[in-house]
Amino acid sequence: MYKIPANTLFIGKNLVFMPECHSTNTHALQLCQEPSTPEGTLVITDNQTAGRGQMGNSWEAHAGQNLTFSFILKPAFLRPHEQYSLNMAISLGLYDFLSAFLQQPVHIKWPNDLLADDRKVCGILIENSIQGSTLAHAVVGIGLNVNQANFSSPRAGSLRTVSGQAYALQDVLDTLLVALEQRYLALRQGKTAQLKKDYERALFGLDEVRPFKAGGEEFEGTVKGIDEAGRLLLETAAGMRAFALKEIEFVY
Ligand SMILES: O=C(O)CCCC[C@@H]1SC[C@@H]2NC(=O)N[C@@H]21
Repeated sequence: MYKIPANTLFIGKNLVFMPECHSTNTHALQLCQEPSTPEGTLVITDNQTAGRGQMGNSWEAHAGQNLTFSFILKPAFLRPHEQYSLNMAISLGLYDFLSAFLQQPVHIKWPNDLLADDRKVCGILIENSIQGSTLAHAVVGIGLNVNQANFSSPRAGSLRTVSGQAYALQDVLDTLLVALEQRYLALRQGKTAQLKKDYERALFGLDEVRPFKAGGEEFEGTVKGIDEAGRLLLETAAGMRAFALKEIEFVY
């Protein structure tokens, strides 16, 4: 059970709690079909049985130990080609929250994996619906590992594995939603250039030579930022190259 967050303006003010749910993203997408569903509606569960991740992957979270939720935005001020800027704002909200909460370095592994102690502690799945030339709805799905202690992958972790502490999920949710809302409001106010600057500064591998894989080929590159379409910019032996999602893999 969760309470409506006290310190947000609109995110979570309409809260739908389900003890168990297939996927909070799928449920939120259904709610988007109802014109009366307010912006900020938040769907949260203790036990997600068919969580969906990026690129058709699944998302597993131990029941009752982590935060698993989705909220609905109506970013009609964005054009379809600006979708990447919503990803920047949401990733930065999580980055701000994690940096302040954990008091240690956090990175965004392009496009939106949140790493603390070089382990992925949070995944984001944003699903947009386009109407005409604008984004009518965006469902922002977040899986934040909070108190889970064991992971099958050494690259995955939680707030607990990073800090050694356990947390009240409601407190984490309340603080996180405020950080997310602040960055979303900045986007709504048109502060995209500042968001891009902050996002690029937070990127994992920024200005470091690292191995990557693209089209079956492994090569070294240096993360330099993103381009105007949100593609990853890598400085390579062949010059500056831009990669879209699915075209590039970090090898680490
Ligand atoms: O692959 C990723 O990193 C993204 C994972 C996103 C998981 C969250 S959990 C809440 C929401 N509901 C889903 O089915 N997926 C997202």
